[in-house]
Amino acid sequence: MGIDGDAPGPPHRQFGEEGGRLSYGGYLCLPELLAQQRPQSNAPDELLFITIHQVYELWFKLLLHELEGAREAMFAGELWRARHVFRRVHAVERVLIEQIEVLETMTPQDFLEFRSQLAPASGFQSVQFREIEFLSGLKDERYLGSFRHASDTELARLRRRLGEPTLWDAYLTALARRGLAVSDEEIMASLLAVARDRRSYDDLWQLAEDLLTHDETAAQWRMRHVQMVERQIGTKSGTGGSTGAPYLRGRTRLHYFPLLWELRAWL
Ligand code: HEM
Ligand SMILES: N[C@@H](CC(=O)c1ccccc1NC=O)C(=O)O
Repeated sequence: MGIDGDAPGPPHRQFGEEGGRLSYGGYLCLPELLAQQRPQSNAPDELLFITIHQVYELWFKLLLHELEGAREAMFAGELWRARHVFRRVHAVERVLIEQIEVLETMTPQDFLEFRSQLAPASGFQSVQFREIEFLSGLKDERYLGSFRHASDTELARLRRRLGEPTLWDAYLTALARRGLAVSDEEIMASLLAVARDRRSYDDLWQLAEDLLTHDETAAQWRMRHVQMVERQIGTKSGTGGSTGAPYLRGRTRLHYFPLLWELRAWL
């Protein structure tokens, strides 16, 4: 009898006999993955700190992949495919926000047990985080300066992102494909036309809403991050050399797609 005993229903097809090469841990490279947590101290909470950041970077990797897919779909005029991808992007982004709560179970006293070991490292140096910003339209070359310690390949990736089209460029292409004008002078009129004629442009409207949700969720993460920072280090400056919370508060006002926010005032 199989492990599922006498479960009702049709007999199960037995897997596991075919290729015989893959195992769970082998497929997922678990020996390698689980060997990558190397605390710098004996502080009990450092494993949590490392794990959270590694999980973030894995999700960032997936987000970059999905956002590239959404951009490609918009360029190809396949709006349904871009919208499908954005549903996944939003779901992952909500997980990124929720995850902060797990790190907030750490007390500031426990964080201080290993915080001094971390400097000058900080989230400033997350290449993938900055790639997501660049791809989303927030291109700020000044950040290349914070990657002095990055490898040549990482720097090349960031430079490539600075030169690449953004999600907004792709959306403008989707508008143009439908005969809408996208020059700086005419773009607001086109966005208004989309908003006011849902019968003709509902797919473009919904896609703009998806972009806006991506923007809004990123802003929510920045807000949650700075709340966590204030809870952990108060008014102390950051290990990365910034003023800490004041610097991060300033970044909560940023928008990936300012015109979509401005549109609201014209409706
Ligand atoms: C105890 C928890 C945390 C504290 C106290 C903290 C603190 C800070 C501070 C002070 C900065 C400003 C740069 C500096 O001068 O150091 C910063 C930036 C940043 N942190 Fe954190 N952080 C925490 C957790 C996280 C987590 C879990 C992530 C997830 C990846 C993260 C990602 C980032 C990113 C991406 C930046 C750059 C933000 C920007 O430039 O807009 N941080 N963090
Ligand atoms: N910047 C934080 C330290 C920190 O959170 C951190 C340190 C190393 C690698 C990633 C980090 N996460 C976010 O900044 C601090 O000033 O306490």
